[in-house]
Amino acid sequence: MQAVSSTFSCDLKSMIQTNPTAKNARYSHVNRNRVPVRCSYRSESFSFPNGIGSSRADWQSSCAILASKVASAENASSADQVTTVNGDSNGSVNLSLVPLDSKNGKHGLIQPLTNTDLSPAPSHGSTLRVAYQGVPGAYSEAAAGKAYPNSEAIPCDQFDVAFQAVELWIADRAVLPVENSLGGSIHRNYDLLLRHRLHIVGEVQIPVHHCLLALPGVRPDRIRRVISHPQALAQTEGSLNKLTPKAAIEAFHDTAAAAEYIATNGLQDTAAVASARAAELYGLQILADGIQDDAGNVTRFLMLARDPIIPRTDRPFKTSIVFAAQEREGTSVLFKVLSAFAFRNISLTKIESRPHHNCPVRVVGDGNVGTAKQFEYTFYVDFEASMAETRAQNALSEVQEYTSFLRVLGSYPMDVTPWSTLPSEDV
Ligand SMILES: O=C(O)C(=O)C[C@]1(C(=O)O)C=C[C@@H](O)C=C1
Repeated sequence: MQAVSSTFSCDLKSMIQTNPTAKNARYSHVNRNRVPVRCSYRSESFSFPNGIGSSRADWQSSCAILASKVASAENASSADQVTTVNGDSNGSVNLSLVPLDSKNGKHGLIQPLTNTDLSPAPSHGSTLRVAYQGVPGAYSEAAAGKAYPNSEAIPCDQFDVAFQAVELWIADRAVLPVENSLGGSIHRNYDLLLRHRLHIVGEVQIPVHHCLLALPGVRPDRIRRVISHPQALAQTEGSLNKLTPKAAIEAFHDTAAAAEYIATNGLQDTAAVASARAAELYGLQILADGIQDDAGNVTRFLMLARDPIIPRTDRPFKTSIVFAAQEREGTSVLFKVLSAFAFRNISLTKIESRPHHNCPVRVVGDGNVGTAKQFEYTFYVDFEASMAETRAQNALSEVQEYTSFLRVLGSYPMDVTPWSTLPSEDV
């Protein structure tokens, strides 16, 4: 099995594509052969209004792509149709597949949405429906509960499915992880933010407290395999080296699904890294508690909606943008963009670069002396200001001069919950 580097990414596609022949690895992947769904959008171009008004319409248009020079690839296909995994692209839908009951569910729990479940949502009552990736007992479910108390949590089997669940009105919101204090960024969700048209309307951070779970009666020295979400495995690498040094480490779709898999298949030699709530839901015992390599292990989740919220100034706000540099700006563009914020005393809280979707590599130099290949990036920046503030609007106007496209992903209240009062994810 191929070794998975310690910088795990949560990209299911890359998990699936892992070469299974590499030898002597402790890490490998459990593959359920999931195929990512392809979603297409209408091509649209937007303009940036002069100044941001207070109406939803004004704000909505200012949240759109400001100078959409990359629209074509992102919006490659024509209709609002979803191609299903089994190749059924005729748009036919089966409303009965929306898994809102547990009739067929193991353990009587709600089964996650799959690609084939994505169909227009039926009308519903007033309870907010919140999509998350994973099954009940996943940390993402806890994050959805913190973000939207008293909501109905809708499990989805992939991040992409959660995005689509909101776009297709199956859910009203999605809550998805973007970064963990130990494991780093969840790149897949950064890429999906650009591919989809949802708006960031909030953020929540939850402390992630991992346990090692096994079937009741199984002794730790009998464990030959540990399975979990790659992020959870990365966050417990040190502890697992001590607790189960000889066990193979295998990636799974999510932490709670790993616990469920052990319970369903009666696996005596396998343990899962998951929450105490997952142990309770799937009838497993806790072999070790608090096995995250840092006690302050925290994951940050974004709250996503079809419509943006109107930015305010009466509480701390964050704004997230994504942009690509203009070719003629050369190598100094990032410096110029960051200066636009620094000169206005706007703090940046996060910067992430991802390969440019349309043009990941550019050839530079003249033909006489050979050519060099320069990697092209899309940059994601979070900054501490509300788009209702003039300084933020001016900063973005300046940034726009250096970029080939710029999109405001959302302007939303910061999660300022004090650490000591953060609810534990597993209570
Ligand atoms: O598998 C889960 O329980 C999840 O909710 C996913 C996830 C992640 O994607 O990072 C969320 C929080 C933890 O950092 C570990 C895993």
